[in-house]
Amino acid sequence: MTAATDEREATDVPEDLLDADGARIESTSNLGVFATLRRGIEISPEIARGMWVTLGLASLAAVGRVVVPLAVQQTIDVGILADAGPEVGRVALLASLAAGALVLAGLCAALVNVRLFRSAEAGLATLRVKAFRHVHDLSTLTQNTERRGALVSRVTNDVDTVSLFVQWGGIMLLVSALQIVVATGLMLVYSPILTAVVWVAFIPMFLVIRFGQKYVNRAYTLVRERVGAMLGAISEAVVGAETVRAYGVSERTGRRIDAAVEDTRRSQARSQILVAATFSSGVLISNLVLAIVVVVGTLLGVGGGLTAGQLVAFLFLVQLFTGPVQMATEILNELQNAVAGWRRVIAVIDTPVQVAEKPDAVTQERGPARVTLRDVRFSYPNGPEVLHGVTLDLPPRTKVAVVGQTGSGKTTIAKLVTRLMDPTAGAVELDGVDLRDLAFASLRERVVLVPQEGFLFDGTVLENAAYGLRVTTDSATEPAVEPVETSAATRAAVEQAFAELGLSDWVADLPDGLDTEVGQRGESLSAGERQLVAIARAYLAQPDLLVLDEATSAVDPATEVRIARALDSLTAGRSTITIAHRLSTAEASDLVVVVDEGHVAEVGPHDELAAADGIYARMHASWVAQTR
Ligand SMILES: Nc1ncnc2c1ncn2[C@@H]1O[C@H](COP(=O)(O)OP(=O)(O)OP(=O)(O)O)[C@@H](O)[C@H]1O
Repeated sequence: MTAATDEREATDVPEDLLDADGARIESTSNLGVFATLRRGIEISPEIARGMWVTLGLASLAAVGRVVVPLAVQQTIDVGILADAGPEVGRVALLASLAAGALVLAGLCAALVNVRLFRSAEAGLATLRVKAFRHVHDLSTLTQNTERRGALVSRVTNDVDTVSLFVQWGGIMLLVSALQIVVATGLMLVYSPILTAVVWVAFIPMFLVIRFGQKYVNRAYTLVRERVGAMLGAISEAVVGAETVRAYGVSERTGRRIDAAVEDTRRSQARSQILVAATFSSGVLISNLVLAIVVVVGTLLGVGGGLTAGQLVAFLFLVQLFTGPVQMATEILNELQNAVAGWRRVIAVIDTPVQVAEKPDAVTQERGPARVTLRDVRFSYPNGPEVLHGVTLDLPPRTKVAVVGQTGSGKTTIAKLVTRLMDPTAGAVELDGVDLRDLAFASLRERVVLVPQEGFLFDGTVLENAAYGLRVTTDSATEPAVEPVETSAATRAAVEQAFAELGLSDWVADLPDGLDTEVGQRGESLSAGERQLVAIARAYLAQPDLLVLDEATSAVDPATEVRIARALDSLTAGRSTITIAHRLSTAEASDLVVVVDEGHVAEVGPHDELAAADGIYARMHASWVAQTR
């Protein structure tokens, strides 16, 4: 695989190359709101666990709050304005009752919060884990249909948008509705006319909030975009700092960042002004409603329809009404956000795993590996066929070099042999067993792919090499990422591996030997050194079949010699398929396979093919002319 191919894979695949049959990760699921909530709870059942108890407690809290106006009314009408004069005992009793109800409501509300946080966090953790696991289970082909950054954001940011709603929004929506119903019921008992006045007066408030929130929402979307653009500009400038300096464009880059920061500030300020305006309008209207209630209520009272206690209780009830109306509209907003986030995560989790393990998959004994391709055809999703019936029989313990023009299909063959994807037609077999029938554990134990640029994790040389001593996983595409405890035995095994690969002197020259930190993605090592670590990792895995994508990056002559020596030890006595970018590799192999435009054009030992009058002979002759 060339760097160009690598680049394309690391970013994205053009839209028109993607199919609709599940090989791609959809940007969002097309479930409706209720279906999304149901599927969300199905994926993370913890969210709904104990929900009825929580709901009961939340209802108690709501009812507790409604007891206060009731007690106030009784205190005034029956206690203070009693026919026989104020009754202190009754007032005290009613006041204690109200206080008790408030304490109970407070306790219930606290309990509700704790329960909601617990179940929400448990549910969201499950959602994250399931989404991450599923991303690993998807074939690399499916993964590549989404930008890596965006995929990470799906399991982090998008899960966060769900969290606020799950933590309190959902239950609060129910409780707010309940509070509105109970308050309305009580108001109706006191005065149907005044209740109608309250409802009518609240309509403008509801409309203002809805209207305002539409703008607030838009403003927030803009803020999110601007923040994203700002972070993008900053991270690009940090990652590309060397290029920025080398080309003397610091000032231009600085101006771009300043502009992005200013845009963000402006959008944030605008959104806050809108929030304040909406909120203040809500408060203003609710105060106006209170004033209207006082006026209309007094008039009604004068007419003999309402007692003083009932009027005061009514004012309390109006306030119990305002909060939920304001909150409910906000929660509805959050619900929209949450559903959007949930849909994006669900789309990841519900993407079918194309390279899956069969329930009756077989396990193979270790041993010399024979690879057979039977009339293998392959097309990338929605793309043209790139392998047109490849048939090959690669004997065990043979060093095979696959050569061919760029884009001829060499990497595609390597991905099929390691089952990173399955053929569109035909079969790939390992010792006579179709790879699709083989258990992943067995496959990953027997076959190891060494890519051009082996990925190094942020850690020491020791830890990175020890990934080779993997714990076998049961996942299709999961690389050997389970780190093995770096115990004394591990250290000894890694030391021995480096020694057997002839690399002890190299390790000894590292600043901290095996404990040298490699930096993020191995940045503290040179490209050649990273290859050495990747070779040691593959050596520790001791596979029966090695599939090597030869590195094309130029390294210094001393490292080149080291790599060649280490590769000799790594490949000795095992079946090896190398995607050879250098013809010197083909010269040193037992068998050369020439791939030409998706066909196997020639197969044979180097000497034979070089002497014949074919593609390989021409490639070889021009290489010799250029290099010798
Ligand atoms: N992920 C992909 N999606 C769509 N088409 C692809 C993808 N990867 C490769 N192809 C196409 O498949 C064909 C074979 O590609 P492949 O990477 O196997 O070639 P290669 O011989 O390994 O080339 P190179 O030596 O440049 O790595 C090319 O036409 C390429 O454009």
